[in-house]
Amino acid sequence: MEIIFDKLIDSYLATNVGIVKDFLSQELSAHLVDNITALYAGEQLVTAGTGNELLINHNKLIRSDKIYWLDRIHNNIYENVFFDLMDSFVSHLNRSCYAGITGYEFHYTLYEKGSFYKRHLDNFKQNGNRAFSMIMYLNSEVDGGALRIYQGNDTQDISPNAGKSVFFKSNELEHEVLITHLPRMSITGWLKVAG
Ligand SMILES: O=C(O)CCC(=O)C(=O)O
Ligand SMILES: [Fe+2]
Repeated sequence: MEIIFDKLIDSYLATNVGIVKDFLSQELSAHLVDNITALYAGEQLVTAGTGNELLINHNKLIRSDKIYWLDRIHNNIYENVFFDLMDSFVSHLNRSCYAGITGYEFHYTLYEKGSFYKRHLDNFKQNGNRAFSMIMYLNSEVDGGALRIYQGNDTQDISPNAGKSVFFKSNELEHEVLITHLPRMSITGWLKVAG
């Protein structure tokens, strides 16, 4: 895995957007899709907010995805394989880049057909300790739903294919999720620094 971790970190250092294929195996991606599918069927996924929950800003004009937070307490074998992988990635990142990551949070994300997330920045005032954003895509079939990243006048569209991971600084890069024409599944999360 160290080679894949380094690929992700090197592409981040070179372009501000780390991208690597095969961060998750196709097998693990498929099991995580099964988990999301079961949670969806059991109506466990909740409408995502947009930062300031005090305003109960469930604004469907900004984002229309559904989420469920991962937790080791669920004792789900595949969720725990994912957390083990993240633990090794975080120690690798801290060792090789002195990143000072002390925690993380991840949720499953489902964008139903026709869903999107308008241009935004991940690090908002209530979440000042989100240092890096990281997304793991799970779809074996993709139609739309690209992650569009804005850097200056440039835009970059990243197709959300199973196994791929994207990694960028949470307070730097604005991005959006373009409308998806198929259900789009992922794990989305943040690596956090203390404070
Ligand atoms: O799924 C993606 O490609 C990006 C998701 C995102 O921007 C977010 O949840 O903040
Ligand atoms: Fe985001």
